[in-house]
Amino acid sequence: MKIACIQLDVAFAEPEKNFSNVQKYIKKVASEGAELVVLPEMWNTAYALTQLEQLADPEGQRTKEVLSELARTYHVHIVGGSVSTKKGDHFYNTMYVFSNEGELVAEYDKAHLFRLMDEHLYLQAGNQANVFSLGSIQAGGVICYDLRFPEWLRAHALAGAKVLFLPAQWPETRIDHWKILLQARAIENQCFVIAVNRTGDDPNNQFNGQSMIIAPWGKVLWTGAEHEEYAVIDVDFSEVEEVRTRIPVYEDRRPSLYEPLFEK
Ligand SMILES: O=C(O)CCC(=O)C(=O)O
Repeated sequence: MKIACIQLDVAFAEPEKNFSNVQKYIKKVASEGAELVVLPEMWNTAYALTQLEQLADPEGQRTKEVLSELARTYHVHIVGGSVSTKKGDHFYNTMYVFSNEGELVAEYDKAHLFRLMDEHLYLQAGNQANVFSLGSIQAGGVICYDLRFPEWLRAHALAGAKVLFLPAQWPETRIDHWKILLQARAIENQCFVIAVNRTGDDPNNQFNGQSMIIAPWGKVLWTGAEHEEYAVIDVDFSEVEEVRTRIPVYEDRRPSLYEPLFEK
């Protein structure tokens, strides 16, 4: 399957600009044969957390309409990164996933809020996992800081995900953690990891991209540049079964040893 990663330089507190950029890029990657498109985290507003009342997407309505229309028009699956939303009285960091027929197949609110960027002061955490199917692919989707919780990603793999999508706004200062953690999650879960970071800067951080597609054996198939760009990369998902047969980690797990420890 041809996967397009769109590594945007997200404009701070400028949803109009960001929506038009996303539309432009999805049209472009579709014309280059992309079958599935992945966007970065909080691409509508960036981390304009103090302006969410004015800027967050009410009930994700606009995002859902735009992504559904793009998915249908260009016949591409869309893992819509995430956007800031207002649902009821609360703000969330929400991922929407659309099939290539424009159908909403998943909605996920970031489960682990990142205190270093004040998310916990403005956003509510989600309480649901995010496993979904796109065509014949079983996938999971988590967001940025969720990456630091291996048990959360393992739970998605155990629930059937053969590929984990991970949109992010991961700052340059910790980009070495990003690369190592992504590769580790692919190897230990024996799945693809497709992670799309942003580039550019906001008032507090610089972001240097380096989005990654990693195969289940740990091989890095693509690393993004440090500037805004996109790539369309061919991925063979059958590699998951090969690796899981070669080293049968899932059969060799001994959950009865570790699960009682999690309950403490
Ligand atoms: O964990 C990190 O170092 C980065 C996390 C982050 O930037 C986020 O969750 O938005």
